[in-house]
Amino acid sequence: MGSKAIPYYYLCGALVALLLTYVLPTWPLKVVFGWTCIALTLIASAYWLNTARLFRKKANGRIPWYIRWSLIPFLVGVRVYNAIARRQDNLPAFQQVAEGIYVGRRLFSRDMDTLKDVPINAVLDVTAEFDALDWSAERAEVNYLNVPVLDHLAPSHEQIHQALQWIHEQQRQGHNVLIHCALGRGRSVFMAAAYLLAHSHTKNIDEVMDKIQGAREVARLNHQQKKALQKFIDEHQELMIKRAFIVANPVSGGGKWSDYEKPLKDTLTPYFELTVIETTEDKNGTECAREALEQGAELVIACGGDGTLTEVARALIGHDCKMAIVPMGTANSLSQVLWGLSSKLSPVDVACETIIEGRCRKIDCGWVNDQLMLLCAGVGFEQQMIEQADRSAKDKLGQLAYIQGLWRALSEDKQLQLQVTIDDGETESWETASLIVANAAPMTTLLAQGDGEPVIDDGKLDVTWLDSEQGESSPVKSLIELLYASITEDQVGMNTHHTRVKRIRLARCDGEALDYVVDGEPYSADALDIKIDKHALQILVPDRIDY
Ligand SMILES: Nc1ncnc2c1ncn2[C@@H]1O[C@H](COP(=O)(O)OP(=O)(O)OP(=O)(O)O)[C@@H](O)[C@H]1O
Repeated sequence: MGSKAIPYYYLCGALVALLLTYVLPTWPLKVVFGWTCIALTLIASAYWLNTARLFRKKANGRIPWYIRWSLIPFLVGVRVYNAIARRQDNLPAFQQVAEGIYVGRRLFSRDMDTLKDVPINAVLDVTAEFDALDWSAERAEVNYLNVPVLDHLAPSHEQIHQALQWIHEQQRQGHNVLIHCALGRGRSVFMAAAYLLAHSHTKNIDEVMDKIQGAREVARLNHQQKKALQKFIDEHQELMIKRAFIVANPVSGGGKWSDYEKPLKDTLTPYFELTVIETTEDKNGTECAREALEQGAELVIACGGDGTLTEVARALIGHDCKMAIVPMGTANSLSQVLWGLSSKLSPVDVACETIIEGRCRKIDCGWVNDQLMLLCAGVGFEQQMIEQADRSAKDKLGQLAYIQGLWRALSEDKQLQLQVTIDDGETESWETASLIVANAAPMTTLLAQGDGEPVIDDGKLDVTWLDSEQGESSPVKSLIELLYASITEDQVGMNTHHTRVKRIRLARCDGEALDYVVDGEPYSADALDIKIDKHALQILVPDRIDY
């Protein structure tokens, strides 16, 4: 039966009843058919207006007595029809269609034992025309919600929203949810399909219907319901659960993952189907993120220090997959650049908000030889500082390990003789104790602040290096100068120098291997070729940066 024709069928029924009221000779029959005519006219108008409010079903699932009496000829008719249909279906009252989700027909007292056996702790009733079970009389601890929908019709978008949110909340509380309509064929199937579509990576109605029909073979959606469901999916993409992969480094920041995992999962689960992949000593963030891409990831949430974030980004460049970050390291420079102060105060909250909102920014990436650099590469002080702040020092001292490392490097004040080639220029010999090539660096990375904070999406690399002038106070003077530059965003140029480039090549003048760091991790190479790759990475960011 086409659902658009339903009001006409009821109207025809009402006209026939009206005719019989006229032609039948006895008053009792006239009253019965007159009543039927009024009830069917009311039902026809409810279908015309697509409103189930006619039944005035209350929050506890009861239909007021005056409505029941007014519509009694209709209600008797549907009860008889339903009883016959139930007998034909010859199915259990409900069946499981997904983890914690059941679909079934209208419930009776005789179903209580089965409900308690599962146990079903939440019932979503999508009928308008039937009273719900009296849960207190049945002594059942059941959360109940009625979202009244007329038979053969589709719920409104508000009703779907309401139902999906309610089901989700019940699931979050660990409840098994039964969605039922009159026969467990259409309306309940619609809601279950909407929920499954919203909470899985497939957006294909047929695929979800196959799954439901596999459990309950009478499950069907008419053409109108299918169309309505498709429209809902198309118009409410934000409600649809996306698939997201979390790549987490369990040792970052001295093992912050063990504290962050639960709140992160609890907040994101309503919006994402989450898969967690943890890094190991033998499997770094790049390999984990590649594994996620192979499984069709559209979003990878990198949880770790800057080293882990860079490893994850390495796999995502060149793919249409976004990256989100959860800063869990010791310094967390990237989140400081992209989020500001809030990265330090409430990292999990800001991360979750940012991930849910989904605001994307394209940022530049640097390449050091064939190694990805999100923040900066450094030789001299930066490299010596990182070398000193090894895993055990970071675990013991946290961010102080870097300060201690920097202090030692400054005290030693070792000069490097470098061969430097900027863009397509001539190769020059420079003497310096510190040279940093930065794509991005927060204020706290003082050695990279030659002209204030580098801009992460300007398509340029900021090169800051210190003067070769020797003397005890020289490194300290340079740091003061850089601090001034980072605050005023103005180059001072006395003990420190700055330039913006697209490419820079570095090597030691004595031909020895050059020790360097990229994004806080130490390496060594004969020569460095550092280039910028404009807007190469899509990363989720908060709508504003808190300073
Ligand atoms: N399961 C693991 N066990 C031991 N080491 C690991 C494991 N997973 C990753 N690593 C190592 O962790 C390092 C990256 O750490 P990451 O930068 O994320 O955190 P951090 O060092 O605490 O923070 P920061 O970079 O801010 O100092 C890499 O050297 C990597 O080899």
